[in-house]
Amino acid sequence: MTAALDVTEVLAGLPDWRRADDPRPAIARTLRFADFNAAFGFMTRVALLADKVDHHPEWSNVYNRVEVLLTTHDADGVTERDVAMARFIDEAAKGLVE
Ligand SMILES: C[C@H](O)[C@H](O)[C@H]1CNC2=NC(N)=NC(=O)C2=N1
Repeated sequence: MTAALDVTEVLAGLPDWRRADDPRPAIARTLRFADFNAAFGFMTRVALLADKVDHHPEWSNVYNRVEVLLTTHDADGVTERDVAMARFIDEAAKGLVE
């Protein structure tokens, strides 16, 4: 099992992320795309990676907006698996978010 990291330290390396409004240690990002097509295309790319690495975001979508929360249930905290997913999300969203 991967060890839980200090959320403040994690966030120092992820400028687009914030502490999630959640009782669990978790990080969050809101992404706004041009339209639903761009948002859902992004979600599809992230979903394929999530399934491959067996690490899944908790997220919701309303039209062009995607709310993402990352945490590692097994570790009851934020781990390197969340950091890796956050980096992938940042890359996948680059140039697509307002
Ligand atoms: C059994 C399976 O490996 C686990 O439930 C995986 C699936 N996806 C997961 N996703 C996330 N975000 N955290 C987990 O701890 C996790 N665990």
